[in-house]
Amino acid sequence: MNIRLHPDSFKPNQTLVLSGSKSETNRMFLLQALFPEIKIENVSNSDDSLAMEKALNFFSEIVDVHHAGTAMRFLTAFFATQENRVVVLTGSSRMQERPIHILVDALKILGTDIQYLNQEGFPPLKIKGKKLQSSKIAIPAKISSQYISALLLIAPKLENGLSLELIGEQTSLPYIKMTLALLNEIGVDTTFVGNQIQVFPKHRVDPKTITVESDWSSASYFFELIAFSEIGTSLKIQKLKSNSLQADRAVVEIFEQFGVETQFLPNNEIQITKANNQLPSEINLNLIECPDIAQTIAVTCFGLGVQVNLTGLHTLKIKETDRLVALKNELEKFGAIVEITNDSLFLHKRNLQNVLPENVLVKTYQDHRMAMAFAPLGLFTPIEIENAEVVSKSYPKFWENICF
Ligand SMILES: O=C(O)C1=C[C@@H](OP(=O)(O)O)[C@@H](O)[C@H](O)C1
Ligand SMILES: C=C(OP(=O)(O)O)C(=O)O
Repeated sequence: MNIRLHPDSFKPNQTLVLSGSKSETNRMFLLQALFPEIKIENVSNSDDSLAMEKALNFFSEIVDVHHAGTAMRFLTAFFATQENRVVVLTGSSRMQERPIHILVDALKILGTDIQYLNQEGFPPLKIKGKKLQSSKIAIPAKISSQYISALLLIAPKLENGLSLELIGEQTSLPYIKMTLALLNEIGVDTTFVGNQIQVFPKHRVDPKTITVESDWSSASYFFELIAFSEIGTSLKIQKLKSNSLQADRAVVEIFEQFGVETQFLPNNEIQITKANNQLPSEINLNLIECPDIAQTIAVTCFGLGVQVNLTGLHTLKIKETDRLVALKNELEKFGAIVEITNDSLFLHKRNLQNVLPENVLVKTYQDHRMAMAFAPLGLFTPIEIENAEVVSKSYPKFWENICF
């Protein structure tokens, strides 16, 4: 399904209710499988969370998580601890290109039996669950924080807990802190000092209901829409907190530079308003802590004519698609000049006098964030988004929420 957008397609000035954070939800689903005393509210309705929920609740020999990176990584660790169970864990063809050897190597040191069924280092995996014996490992931290979160999530159920040493540069650090914070919320003790993380064992927790905050990554596309709107345009989004655990809460400060003001209202509601048109001519941002908003920011800067140098993007090459290449290809269709390396993107200043081409077909590369990040450009010129249904990976109601 392709979607055509034009300047009158959009619905600003509304109050939005987003579904729960997919990162928090997938952590909580796993923790609930380990500690059934826990209840969860405001769970994500994303495909990735449905895949996680299904994998944990239906007893199947072959588990297919499709495109869900967190589900793939978290379930690898989970099934490794399920004694007397053998599971083949697989995913989409793209998932079979996303590396997992760092996590598998760590689990093997802890005592797991895991085999690669196809290409060494990549899913699908055959996992024979075992009682894991060791409790101390070192793990490279630069490739994906999801490997670390996966180990931390199963750690309280290991006999002696887990002591983890993070080696090298730490990527997507707020996601590791989110995992530890959620463990703490359910009553598991942890410490994180320097590059050493310790999770203490816990065999039962007190019954507790955890309410998942709504998804800041989903909110980021509305920050972009407001940045492109006339001064005074505003919208409200419910169930978002200032003291969020989510990396992409960073949009609040980043979008101030694009004239978008955020007010935190009582009842965990935010109001975002286009307050001014005072734009920087260029900005530099290191997104190593919040890689999922790279596409939102790159397209926002293009739309506003701001030159931008984005760094810390080395993880983008192994996400749903190679997001650096995808961004360059699609922005260039609109006349942008984009230079990429393995970990950065430089977008040259655009002359706002040059009119944007009409009816560009934006490819989405099976990547939800390509569709959602390019959509607001339709406020400036008619565009068409290819395979628009990809948004369901994280935000099934995106089109319903953003368009009339
Ligand atoms: O733990 C998580 O929930 C996530 C961690 C990040 O991945 P990396 O650590 O691989 O960058 C992020 O990009 C992903 O969307 C969700
Ligand atoms: C990278 C993402 O997800 P995952 O790695 O969990 O597939 C994302 O949602 O942008």
